[in-house]
Amino acid sequence: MALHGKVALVTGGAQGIGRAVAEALLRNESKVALVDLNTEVGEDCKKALDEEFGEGNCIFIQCDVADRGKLKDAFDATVAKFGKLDIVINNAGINNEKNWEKTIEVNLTSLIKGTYLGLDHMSKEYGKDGGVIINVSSMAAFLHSPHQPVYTATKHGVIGFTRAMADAADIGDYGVRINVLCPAFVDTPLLQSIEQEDNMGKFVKYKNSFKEKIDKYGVLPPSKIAEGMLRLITDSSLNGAVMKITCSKGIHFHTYEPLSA
Ligand SMILES: NC(=O)C1=CN([C@@H]2O[C@H](COP(=O)(O)OP(=O)(O)OC[C@H]3O[C@@H](n4cnc5c(N)ncnc54)[C@H](O)[C@@H]3O)[C@@H](O)[C@H]2O)C=CC1
Ligand SMILES: CCCCCC(=O)/C=C/C=C\C=C\C=C\[C@@H](O)[C@@H](O)CCCC(=O)O
Repeated sequence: MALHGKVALVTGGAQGIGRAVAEALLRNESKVALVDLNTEVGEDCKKALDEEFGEGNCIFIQCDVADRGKLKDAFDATVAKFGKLDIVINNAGINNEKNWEKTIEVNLTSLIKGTYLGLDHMSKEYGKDGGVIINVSSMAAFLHSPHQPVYTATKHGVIGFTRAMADAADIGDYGVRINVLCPAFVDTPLLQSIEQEDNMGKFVKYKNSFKEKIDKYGVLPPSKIAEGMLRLITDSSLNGAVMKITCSKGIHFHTYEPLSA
């Protein structure tokens, strides 16, 4: 898929990984809707992107992805503004072991809803022109963490859901590719949350061992995740792919052994 003139919706697009992806898409002449909870950060981000890439290429839509109605409205507003939808990046995520129900809602339930809304607007099933959906998981889905049991569970769920949906898209001839991206630690505001009891709950007492883990595996720049994301979007051979990005191995893919009968 060539990126010029394509329309992308990025949840959690106002900072961190989402913002880096939005920048990379704009640099390649796509139009981008930043869908984010945080109004102040979202408006600042849009202003900076307008200055860099010119006005009219990017919109900010304030939205809690956990609010089903508002998420649907955000998709509709993107199509109303840019005329179509080609790319959906379900990226918004939180790290909250204290309010773990919210973590499931944002990291998994809303990502499922975002995938279904993306299909409503892009699938050939509904007479649309096709597209690509990328769901953001984490290396936490491969190296389970004692510091983040529920976060880890959601990221496992994202991979299972995405792989199953990718098969459904293939069998159903949706014309939509669905892939998953699993970053290791990335230098974003989310990483600061491991110090906070409000986020980690009772697991905050293990923060030093969590920090040792981060020191051991290293921290990636958001631009590296954007590089992997663009590959997942543009390589039309990829459907159901599970991309991992780590400091030690860079951008690479997880492979699954076929099950024996
Ligand atoms: N930073 C890291 O080390 C890693 C992050 N990830 C995943 O990458 C994704 C992005 O994370 P980061 O950029 O690091 O986080 P971040 O906290 O820097 O940015 C997340 C963005 O999502 C927005 N957001 C949070 N809850 C929302 C909601 N309910 N509705 C709409 N927007 C919401 C925030 O306002 C923020 O702008 C998440 O899914 C995270 O789990 C995966 C692996 C490592
Ligand atoms: C507070 C939020 C922090 C969230 C961090 C996150 O989502 C999880 C990251 C978890 C682990 C990263 C591990 C990286 C390991 C690699 O460097 C490597 O050793 C493993 C390589 C595995 C492979 O072959 O792909």
